[in-house]
Amino acid sequence: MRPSVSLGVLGGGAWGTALAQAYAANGTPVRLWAREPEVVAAINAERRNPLFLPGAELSPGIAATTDLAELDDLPVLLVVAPAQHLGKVLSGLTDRPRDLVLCSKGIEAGTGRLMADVAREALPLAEIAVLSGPTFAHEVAAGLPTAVTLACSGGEAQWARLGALLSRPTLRPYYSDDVVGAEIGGAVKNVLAIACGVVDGLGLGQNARAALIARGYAEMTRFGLAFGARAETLAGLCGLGDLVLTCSSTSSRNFTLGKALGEGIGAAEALAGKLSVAEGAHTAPVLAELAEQRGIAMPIVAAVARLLAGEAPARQVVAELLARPLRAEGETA
Ligand SMILES: NC(=O)C1=CN([C@@H]2O[C@H](COP(=O)(O)OP(=O)(O)OC[C@H]3O[C@@H](n4cnc5c(N)ncnc54)[C@H](O)[C@@H]3O)[C@@H](O)[C@H]2O)C=CC1
Ligand SMILES: O=C(CO)COP(=O)(O)O
Repeated sequence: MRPSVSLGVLGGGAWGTALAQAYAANGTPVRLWAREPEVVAAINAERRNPLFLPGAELSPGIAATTDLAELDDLPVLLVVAPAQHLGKVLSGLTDRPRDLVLCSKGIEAGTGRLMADVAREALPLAEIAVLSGPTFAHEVAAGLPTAVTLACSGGEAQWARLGALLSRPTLRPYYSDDVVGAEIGGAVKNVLAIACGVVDGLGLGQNARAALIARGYAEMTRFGLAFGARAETLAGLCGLGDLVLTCSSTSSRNFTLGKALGEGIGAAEALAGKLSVAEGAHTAPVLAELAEQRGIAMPIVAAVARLLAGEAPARQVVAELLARPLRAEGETA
């Protein structure tokens, strides 16, 4: 039998709503904090989230609130705020021992911190886990089969608390203790998805996209290894798995942003008025900077950052990438 203690979900965007639905639909009461009163009202009264997850019918087991204090006593919180706002949201909670499961994908601009470091500073008593993988929100909300990495900083003892709690017949976590690897996989793939969208927008073909996925994965691996990730983590669901998903579909907001850039729309225009977050746009500049500081070759990431900054049009950025000196495929620096 599943425990009747509620799960808390911080964030009423597409992913927070989908996770809430996955757990509530399978018998766990969920308390969901959303920032927007209209999202809370629509979830509680109509069982929908038309702003962020249109089309999904939500379980009555989700109780939404705008009051973060209503989640403060829960032992397990899924944190699904956009990466740039995660620290601020967590600072509204009391610091106490609990499991914080980070589901956001990104690097904090300005500090270069991964989400686990942001969370540890905000709530030092919490034990951190990272849930990440190839997970389009609308598919999870619809109960389609999905597998994720659940990386536990507390190792197997934390996995023993969370593994079964966060598993459902169609939502299958795989254990890891490589929190850094899980975070880097998710953060870097968003930037690479923008690059793949650019290639699509420019009409450069499927060969080019496959090349970008493979060479992008080499960049993810170089960066990850330099920051303490394990190669096997990056080859798993939260790295390569998510990279392949996000680089292949206009269901991805990052891919769609890149496609617009490839079609000649400027970054400011492509992002203007968007309620939904394309995390790669925020991660690209800080990731490119971190890579440069550490001397890690990430030409695709650097190209995306240049494009987003309006420093060069898409065609020129691609031409520059193709004109780079020839090198060995397995080069590690
Ligand atoms: N949508 C998806 O399929 C998936 C998303 N993610 C990750 O989940 C995180 C959240 O993304 P989504 O739920 O898709 O968001 P979304 O794009 O559907 O909605 C935007 C979210 O940002 C929040 N927001 C905007 N300004 C804010 C502020 N100042 N403070 C706090 N929150 C603010 C909104 O309340 C809303 O929840 C991201 O890091 C994303 O990469 C991860 C896996 C799948
Ligand atoms: O992270 C995701 C799928 O795993 C969602 O990707 P986008 O944020 O690009 O839509």
